[in-house]
Amino acid sequence: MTTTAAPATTTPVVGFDQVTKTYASVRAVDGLSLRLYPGETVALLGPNGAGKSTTLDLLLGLKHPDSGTVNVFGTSPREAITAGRVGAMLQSGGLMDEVTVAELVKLACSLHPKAYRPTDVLARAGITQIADRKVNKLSGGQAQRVRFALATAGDSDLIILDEPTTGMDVAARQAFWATMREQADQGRAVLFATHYLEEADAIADRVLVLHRGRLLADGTAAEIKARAGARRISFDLDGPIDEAALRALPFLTSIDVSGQTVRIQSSDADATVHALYKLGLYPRNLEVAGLGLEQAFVAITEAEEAKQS
Ligand SMILES: Nc1ncnc2c1ncn2[C@@H]1O[C@H](COP(=O)(O)OP(=O)(O)OP(=O)(O)O)[C@@H](O)[C@H]1O
Repeated sequence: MTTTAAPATTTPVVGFDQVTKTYASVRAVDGLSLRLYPGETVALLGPNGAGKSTTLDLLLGLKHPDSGTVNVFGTSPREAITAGRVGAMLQSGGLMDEVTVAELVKLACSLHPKAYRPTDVLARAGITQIADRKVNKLSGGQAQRVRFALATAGDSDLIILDEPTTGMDVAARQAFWATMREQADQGRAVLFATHYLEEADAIADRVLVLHRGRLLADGTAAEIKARAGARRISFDLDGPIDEAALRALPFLTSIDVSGQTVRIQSSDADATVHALYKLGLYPRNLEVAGLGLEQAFVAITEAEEAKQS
C-alpha cells in the first residue's frame, strides 16, 4: 500500500485504530487504521458499498465501532462535535421542511459554539438570493448549497463532506471547491467522499481508496496513478485492422478499437509498442500517457476483486 509520510510531531485531527463495523453479515469497515492531519484535503474514494459513508458516520459518532477506536482531536467524536470542532455535510442529511433557508442557517449558527454571522454563511455558500425560500422548495443543487452552509456555520477545525457536489452545476462546484481550498489553507482538515475522481485528482492532497471496508491505497493522486502501473497507448492505423493480432500484443490489459483508432492499456508500454512495430504495423498519431486517477482507481479495485474471487 502507498502511504503518505505522517508528520511525526503533529497531533492527528482524526485517528482510526483497527476499526471494524459490521451490519448483520456485511463487514462495512474492516480493521481500518488511518490518521488525518491539520491542513490536509483528503479524498475518500471507493466503489458503491466500499464503506465510505459508514467511515464518515463513525467519525461523526453517528455509529459506533464494534471494535477498535475512533479519535477526533484526541477525544471521542461526540466531544469534538460538542466543542464545535467538526462541521459536516452528509448525503442523507434531511433539511427541515417548513423553514426558510435563512432561518435554517440562523439556527445552525445559534447551535455552533464558534459561529460565523448568518449573513456571511449565506454569502459564502452562494445562497443569499434564495434566503427567503422554503427549504422544501429547493432544487437538488440548491439544497446541496444549503447543506454546505450548515457545514460551515462556524469555525470548525475539521470539515467532513459526503459526496458534496452531487447535483451542483459547474459554477457551484467551482465556487464550492474554491471555498474548501481556503478552509484548508487556513489550517482546517477537509475530508470528502466522492465518486467524481477528477475532483479528487484536482483538489485532494491525499487520496484514500477504500474497498470492502479496507484501505487499499493511501497517497497523493500521483502516487496512486503510479501504483496502478499501467499506461494508455493510442494510435491510428490505415486499412483493415486485424483485431485478433492486436489482442495478442504483450502486456495488454484492455483494448478498444473504434474506426481506425486503437486505444490500449498496457502494463509495459515500451514492450507493447515494440511488439506493435514487429507486427509490421505503422501506427500514426501514437500517444503514450499515464493513467488518469479514474483509470488507476478502476485498475486497483479490479485487481483487488480478482485477488479475492
Ligand atoms: N444500516 C445498514 N444496515 C445494513 N447494511 C448496511 C447499512 N448501512 C450500510 N450497509 C452496508 O454496508 C456496506 C457499506 O456501506 P456504505 O454506505 O458505508 O458504503 P459507501 O462506500 O458509502 O457506498 P456508496 O458509494 O454507495 O454511497 C454496504 O454493503 C451496505 O450495503
